[in-house]
Amino acid sequence: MYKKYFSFLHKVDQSTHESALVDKYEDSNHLIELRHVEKTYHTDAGDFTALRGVDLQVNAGEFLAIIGKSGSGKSTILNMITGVDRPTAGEVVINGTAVHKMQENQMAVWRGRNIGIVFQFFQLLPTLSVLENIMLPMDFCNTYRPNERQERAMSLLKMVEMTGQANKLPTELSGGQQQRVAIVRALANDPPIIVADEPTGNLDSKTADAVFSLFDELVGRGKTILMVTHDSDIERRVGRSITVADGEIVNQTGDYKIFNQASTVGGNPS
Ligand SMILES: Nc1ncnc2c1ncn2[C@@H]1O[C@H](COP(=O)(O)OP(=O)(O)OP(=O)(O)O)[C@@H](O)[C@H]1O
Repeated sequence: MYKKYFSFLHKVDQSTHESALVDKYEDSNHLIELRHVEKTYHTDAGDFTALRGVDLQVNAGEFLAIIGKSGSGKSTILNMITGVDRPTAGEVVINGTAVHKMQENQMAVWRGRNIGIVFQFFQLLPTLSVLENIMLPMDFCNTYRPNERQERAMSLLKMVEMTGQANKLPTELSGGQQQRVAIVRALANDPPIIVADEPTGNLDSKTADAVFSLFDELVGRGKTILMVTHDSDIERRVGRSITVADGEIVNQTGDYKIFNQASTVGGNPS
């Protein structure tokens, strides 16, 4: 249902912005690579090892589900990829960039341009309008010209059929609407990678299905999506899933290699 708007968005993207990673994809074997990543939290109660040598490769254009019981380490894996948290040992390489070798301020801009993050509880800024929420990443990372940002935010809202809500506050929207806004906010800078932590966990099944369809459309346009989920329906609908238990990847389904062939990034036509 969102498909008709993507060709329009593609024109906007091509004329105004190139993703920071886009020209490096052709010769990259893996878009995302975790090399023996370990994470130990030091707490008053003692050390707790949340990740025990995680190795993971993700190709451009994959839709990967990360599943596992509560506390198994799923969000910690996402935090390693986004650079929100640092590994105790090991390395995260995203298209040739060693994520954790960047300075904090460098990393914030890199993250803003290359990774869109979607949360279970949406995390829209409550005092900003829907439109302002979507413009925020562009303002922060200085992507697109200032006078183009509003038009781009509106075109993203159009994609999810919500232009009529542009001036509302997040609290005036339903959960499903807030999540659609959060997803297009994650797309604001046209990042090649979207990570989503339980994005349908707070939605009824019909709304969750619509949100999943939106992610599916994005994968069809060449985005790479990593999604933590407890939803077994969604798990069955993605290309590959990994199961995490006690800080380790204990199972994988699907074959990531098949996604290597046709994948493109940055909203290019598929
Ligand atoms: N900052 C922290 N300090 C100490 N322990 C932490 C910290 N963050 C996470 N942990 C612990 O690390 C383990 C893995 O946490 P993580 O959030 O990655 O699990 P999860 O699989 O995403 O769980 P859930 O499905 O409940 O979100 C948990 O036992 C958690 O309590």
